[in-house]
Amino acid sequence: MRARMMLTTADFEDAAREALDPVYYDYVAGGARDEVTLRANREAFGRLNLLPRILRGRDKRDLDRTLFDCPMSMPLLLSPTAFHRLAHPEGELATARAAAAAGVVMIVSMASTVAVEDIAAAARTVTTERPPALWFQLYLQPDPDVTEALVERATAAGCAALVVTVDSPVLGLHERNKRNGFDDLPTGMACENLRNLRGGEPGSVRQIAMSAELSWEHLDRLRHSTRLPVLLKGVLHPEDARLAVEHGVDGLLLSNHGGRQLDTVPATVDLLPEILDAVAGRVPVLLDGGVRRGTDIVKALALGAAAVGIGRPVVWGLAADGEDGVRAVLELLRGELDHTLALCGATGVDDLVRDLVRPGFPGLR
Ligand SMILES: Cc1cc2nc3c(=O)[nH]c(=O)nc-3n(C[C@H](O)[C@H](O)[C@H](O)COP(=O)(O)O)c2cc1C
Ligand SMILES: CC(C)CC(=O)C(=O)O
Repeated sequence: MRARMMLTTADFEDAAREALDPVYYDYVAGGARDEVTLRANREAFGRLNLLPRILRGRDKRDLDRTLFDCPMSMPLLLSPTAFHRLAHPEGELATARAAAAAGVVMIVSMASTVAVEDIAAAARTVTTERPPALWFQLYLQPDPDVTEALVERATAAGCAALVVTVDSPVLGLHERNKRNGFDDLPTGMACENLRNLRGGEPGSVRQIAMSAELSWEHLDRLRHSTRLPVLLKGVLHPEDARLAVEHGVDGLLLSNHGGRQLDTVPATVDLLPEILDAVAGRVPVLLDGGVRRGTDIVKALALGAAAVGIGRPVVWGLAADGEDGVRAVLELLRGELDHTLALCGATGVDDLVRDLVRPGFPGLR
C-alpha cells in the first residue's frame, strides 16, 4: 500500500481520525449544537478572494513578526487547546518542543494535561535562534484568589502573556460528547495546572468554574494584579472590543472558540473588519477559527490581524505523529504562507493590505 502523502492539514486530520479513539476524535473535531459556526469559519475563508499584485515581489520573503516582545518566525501561533495527552502520551511536552523548534508561540491551556512548569522546561530543551515563548490561557474564576494563584503559577513558569477566555459563562454544549458519554478525562490524566493549586486539589476538570456572574470587575482585578500583557479571547461584539480596550487589555484574540461555544455566531474572519474598526489600532487583534491554509493566513493578515492561531490542526499533528507531527503541520503552513505571499506579489507579512482581499466573486468558491 502506498504511504499517505501528508500535503495538507486535512491529511493530518485523516491520519488523526485513524489514530485516535473515536470518542476523542469527536471531542476535538466537534462543535456546539448544529456546528453552524464550526462550518462557517471554514466557509468564510473560502468565500473571500485574493486579488494579487504583479511584478513587485521578492525572492526571499520576510515572515517574522514580534508581538508582546516575543519574536516569532511567522505570525502563526498555537491557540490553546486542552487535554493533549488524549492525542499523544507525551501530550503538551511534544507540542511545546515542536512550537519552540518552529519559533512560534504556544498558548498553553489552563486545562493542559501536563503542568505549565514542565511544558516550559520541555520548550527550553530546544535550541533555536529565538527563545521559546509560551503564553498562558485561563478562564477567570469566580474566586479571584484562584485566578491569582493560577496567574502566579504561569508567571513563575515564565509565560510571557496571559490570554483570558471570556466566551464561556457556561460550557458550550457538544451533542457529539453527550452521545459518546465523554465528560471527563480518563483515569491517569488530570488538569495538571489545577492540581495542588492552593491546597490538595486533585486537578479535576470540574475544578474549572464557568460562571455567568463574572464581570468586568473580575477582569480589572486581574489587570491590576499582573504586569504581563493581558489578551482577551472570545470578544465578538464590537462594543465589547471597545470596552476591553478601555479596561486596559493589551490585545484581543478574535475567536469563536472554533465554533465550540455559542453556535450560530459569525465566522471570525467575517467579523474581523468590524472589530478592527472598533479597536482603531489601539491594541493588536489576533484571530483564530478555521485557519487551515496559507491563503487563510494571508487573508486574515491582509485584513489587519496581527497574527492567526490554529487549534485543531495542532491536535491532528500531535495525534498523527507526536512532536514531529505538530512540527510538520507548522512547517506545512509556513510553506503555504510563503508560497501565497509570493503569488500575491508581497515582500513579506508586513506587505499585506486590505486591498488584496475581496468579498467573493459570484461563482468562485
Ligand atoms: C480540542 C479543543 C480544545 C480547546 N480547548 C480550549 C481551551 O482550553 N481554552 C480555550 O480558550 N480555547 C480552547 N479551544 C479553542 C481554541 O483555542 C481555538 O479558539 C479554536 O480551536 C480555533 O479554531 P480551529 O480549531 O478551527 O483552529 C479548544 C479547541 C479545541 C478544538
Ligand atoms: C472547557 C475546556 C476544558 C476545554 C475547551 O475549552 C474546549 O474543549 O473547547
